[in-house]
Amino acid sequence: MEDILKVAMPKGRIYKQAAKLFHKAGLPIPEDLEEGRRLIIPVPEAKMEFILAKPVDVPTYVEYGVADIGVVGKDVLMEENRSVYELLDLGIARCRMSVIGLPNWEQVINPRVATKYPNVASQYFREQGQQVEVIKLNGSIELAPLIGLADRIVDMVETGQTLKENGLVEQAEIFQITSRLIANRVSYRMKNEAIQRLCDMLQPVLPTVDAK
Ligand SMILES: Nc1ncnc2c1ncn2[C@@H]1O[C@H](COP(=O)(O)OP(=O)(O)OP(=O)(O)O)[C@@H](O)[C@H]1O
Ligand SMILES: O=P(O)(O)OC[C@H]1O[C@H](OP(=O)(O)OP(=O)(O)O)[C@H](O)[C@@H]1O
Repeated sequence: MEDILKVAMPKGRIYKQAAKLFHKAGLPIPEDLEEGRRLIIPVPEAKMEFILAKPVDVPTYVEYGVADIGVVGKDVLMEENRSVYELLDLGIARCRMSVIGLPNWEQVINPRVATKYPNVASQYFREQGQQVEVIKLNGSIELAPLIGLADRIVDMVETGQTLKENGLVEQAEIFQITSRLIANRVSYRMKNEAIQRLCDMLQPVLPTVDAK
């Protein structure tokens, strides 16, 4: 069991893109989970086991060592601030973290900011020297300024479609997001050869900077 490399893979929108990369690298994991409910996918021929996790939980599994490595968005890494190594920028699931509001937004004292990323938002406004009240939500963040819950939001933007359809505008970009390969600190030493081999297999199939 010890020489099996355990990989935490996010279910949801990253899975397909990450699985495509692993496939291109020669690792035969299912490219699509479709309706399957299986949470552990062994790939004995590659001495690997894929654990399907909720994206936000991936750094937790990796920090605690129940997964040796994992695939996770930079947004989650910044928010969770777990003690893990970041090994590779996989260049997939590209989007950005931004401050968003209504077009006619006016400066108010101590504005309310709704977000799924309270740590990221608090740190950003602290660095800007702006006092804000952060409200944690779990989804449909764009609703908050429309229904008067918050003055602004901190959320991800990819195509800009969600903003457009809800009459919102991007006010500032906080950082660019792509998915990263992360590793448990102990596994990185104990299973270094296997982890290094995986990185070497992935490296040539990563999207080029232009295509990212
Ligand atoms: N619109 C987007 N475009 C590109 N990448 C995105 C987009 N939204 C999210 N991501 C990236 O994909 C990751 C996972 O997103 P996903 O929506 O699958 O997770 P989630 O919202 O945590 O899922 P869940 O529905 O299980 O709560 C995010 O952490 C981010 O890195
Ligand atoms: O710029 P776009 O291409 O429109 O993508 C951005 C949207 O995608 C994400 O939402 P998601 O689909 O994960 O839904 P939720 O967070 O509201 O649950 C993000 O929170 C934005 O709402």
